[in-house]
Amino acid sequence: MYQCHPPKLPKNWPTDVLYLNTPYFHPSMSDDALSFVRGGSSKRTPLPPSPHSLGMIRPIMDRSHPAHGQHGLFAARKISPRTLIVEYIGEVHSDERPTSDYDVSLHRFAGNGESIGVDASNMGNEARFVNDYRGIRPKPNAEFADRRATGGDLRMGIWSLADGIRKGDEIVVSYGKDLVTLTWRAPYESSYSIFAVAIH
Ligand SMILES: C[S@@+](CC[C@H](N)C(=O)[O-])C[C@H]1O[C@@H](n2cnc3c(N)ncnc32)[C@H](O)[C@@H]1O
Repeated sequence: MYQCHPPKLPKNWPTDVLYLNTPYFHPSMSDDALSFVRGGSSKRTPLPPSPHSLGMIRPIMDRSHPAHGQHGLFAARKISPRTLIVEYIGEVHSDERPTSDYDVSLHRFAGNGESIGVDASNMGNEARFVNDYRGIRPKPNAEFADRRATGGDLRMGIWSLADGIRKGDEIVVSYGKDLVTLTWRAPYESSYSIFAVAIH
């Protein structure tokens, strides 16, 4: 089963979103795409769980915050530079998700153009609460970067930047493009961008 609930859900986890600690592979993925992401296997069996998140979900009460009324991810402790904060876990898929605000691009094949994303709109983990830095902090303190995890699969992670992050600070990344339109698709050469972001 993919629905791997931890013994206790993270504080402030929404009731209408399934918590996952390992990726769910959506049927839209071709066997070739699945094999690429899984590092040689096209099985749909569960992979090792994601490491514990160094961020905690908090509601944003500050009225001057651009995501006031929503949630953000905040450092649960001091985070050293270049440290994995949380893996971006969700539905790994190849179909279009034009209305999702939680869809991160993982890989695009040059040959057939198949594009793999990780969508955390209906299921995911703490990473889905990371906001874009604009209007919040002068610059990002974290970034998206992918790597092969212990099970050999390709996973997107959120990593601290060179300055590290103080305990209690909001963890913010760059979504990678001007956030002026409701939805947009990131350039394919940038595989680390959230590509369907709504800023209201
Ligand atoms: C991946 S979610 C981030 C978590 C979201 N705040 C929540 O509580 O579910 C992306 C959404 O967060 C909001 N958001 C993220 N960064 C923002 C920013 N800098 N300014 C305004 N809204 C932002 C937008 O509504 C965006 O569509």
